[in-house]
Amino acid sequence: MTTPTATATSADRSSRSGWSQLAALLRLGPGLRLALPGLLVLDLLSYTTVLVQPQAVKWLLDSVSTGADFTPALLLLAAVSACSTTLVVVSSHQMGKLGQRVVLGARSGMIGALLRARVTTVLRMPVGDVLSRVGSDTTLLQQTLSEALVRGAVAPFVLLATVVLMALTDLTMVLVLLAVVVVGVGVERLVLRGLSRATEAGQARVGDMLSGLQRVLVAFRTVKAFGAEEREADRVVGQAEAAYRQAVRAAGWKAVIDGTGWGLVEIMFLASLGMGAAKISSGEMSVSDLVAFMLYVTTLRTPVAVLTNAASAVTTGLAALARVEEIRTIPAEQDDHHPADPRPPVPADDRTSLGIVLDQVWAGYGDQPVLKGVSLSLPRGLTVLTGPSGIGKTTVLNLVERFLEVQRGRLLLDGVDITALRRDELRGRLAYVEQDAPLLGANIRESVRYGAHRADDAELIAALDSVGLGDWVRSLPDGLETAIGERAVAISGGQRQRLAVARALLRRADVLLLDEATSQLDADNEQTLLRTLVDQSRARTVLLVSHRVSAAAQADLVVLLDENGVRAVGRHADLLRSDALYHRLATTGAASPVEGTPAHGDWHDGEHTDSRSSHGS
Ligand SMILES: Nc1ncnc2c1ncn2[C@@H]1O[C@H](COP(=O)(O)OP(=O)(O)OP(=O)(O)O)[C@@H](O)[C@H]1O
Repeated sequence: MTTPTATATSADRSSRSGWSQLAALLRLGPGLRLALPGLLVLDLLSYTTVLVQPQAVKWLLDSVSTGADFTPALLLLAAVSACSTTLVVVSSHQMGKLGQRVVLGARSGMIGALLRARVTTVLRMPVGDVLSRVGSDTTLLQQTLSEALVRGAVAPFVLLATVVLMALTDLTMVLVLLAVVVVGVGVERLVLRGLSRATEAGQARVGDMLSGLQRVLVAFRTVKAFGAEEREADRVVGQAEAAYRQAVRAAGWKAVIDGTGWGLVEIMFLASLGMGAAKISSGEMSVSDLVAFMLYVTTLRTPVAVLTNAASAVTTGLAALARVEEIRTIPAEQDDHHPADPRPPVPADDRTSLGIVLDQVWAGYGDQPVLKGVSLSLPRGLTVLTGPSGIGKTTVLNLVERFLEVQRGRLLLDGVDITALRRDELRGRLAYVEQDAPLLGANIRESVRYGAHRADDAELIAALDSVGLGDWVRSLPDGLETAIGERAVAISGGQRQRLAVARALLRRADVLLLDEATSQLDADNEQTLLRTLVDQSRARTVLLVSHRVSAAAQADLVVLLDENGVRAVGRHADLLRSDALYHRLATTGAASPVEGTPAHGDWHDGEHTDSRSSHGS
């Protein structure tokens, strides 16, 4: 994502590849390339009618001065006015519609790219900045399209036609005016670069501010609990002020550009009037010719203003487009997949044990390896994966889900290398409960059915019963319809965790992956959930990442990871006897529900902490 240092670079890039970016803009709206020529013609027509006006006025004045009937000239003027008004209304509406198509095209492209991108890519992005790009940068594109692509494309023709018509009246006056225009355009080019930088920096600061605000809103309780309201408010307001400063800088550059355009026309008006008056007094020009000429100068105001605005709109739009394109062009997951392992999948009759196998797996984030040649067999049944914090337990789940790619080695699911499976096929066979157990959906029914849309209410209730939430849901006045709030604030952490597990169970997947899924449960609820997992594990592979002894005690297999990889594999009771570290970790806890083992102890960084105070539900 764009950093302050990257901003200038990006601005340079946008000005260098302006045309290709404009072409990218044209690809954004649905049917834009087809609609654009029609709009150009409409805009050209509306200008053309305006160009007829000075000639009609001259005709009228000449008719008056020669005593002829001026009604036809007046009627022509009325017709021209009616035509131009209608054309302005129609083209303005069409332009607005087309602009909105660009916004829609950009937004859908970005939303699609974000959702198809790799997990590791998207999780690194500051959320507020992404929202700012989707919400506000896209609206700047609309202006670029109408100001630059349509009006800006038509304006040079109008300018040329006006100048030709003026030249037919008086060539010397036109040449003087053109010299004024050349100076003005030169000044404008100088300030456009400043506008571009200020605009892009301003949009980036808005992104920072939204990211800062989002961070505070997500951790709102923590902010309050630490009495950090003022500090956080100052920080976010500071970011808002930084955005304001950049916006003011941009407004300054824009004012210079607007002023140059406006001043240019004023100078042209005064120069024409002065030269015209001199020519009339010397008899070189008639009054009606000067009036027509002055009307053309007035007409020139519009294309000159359009070109001035177009220049700043293109600059602003390209800065926004660069930020939009950064998101729209994020590679999709399937574009960056590792080629399938050249080694053939294990033949079906060799699949002595179904489940997950890590074969000499190397994996990590960036250049930092986390798993270094780990080999591990996770057969059908309940396996608890444990070990110190930050050792790579979640990384194993990330690899199974292919949120992260295996760098070396192989990961097999039921004997087949997972890279040989399509991602949707692979994920269709997995059910996953991530560490924070986020819920999606407005009410309980929507949230639990998220991964199994065809499940009926009876199946839903059965899944809720199996995680110990059935009675609670039945006791609610609105039952499954009960709203849980956008961030599931209306329920406890433990309820949220169990709803997430129920959602995973409903998928009836081959493999259940659970990351600390019991961390917020009290002893009774944890036992209910563990019984369900044991039950589930008879027909599938259940891999539970957990620091809890109570979970390990129920597992068919416990895998202990340490900094060297897999430290020990076995049943809980055997590991207690055979592995000194495991024994130490397990026996420093409180009394155990299982004979000879402690209960509800959490292992964190090699230490055991009593978790009976964890939030129950
Ligand atoms: N997206 C990421 N980008 C960079 N590094 C990461 C990323 N996710 C995890 N890591 C690093 O990889 C290592 C392993 O992390 P992982 O989440 O797998 O640990 P864990 O054993 O599940 O820890 P915990 O028990 O605290 O959840 C850690 O050092 C962590 O900082």
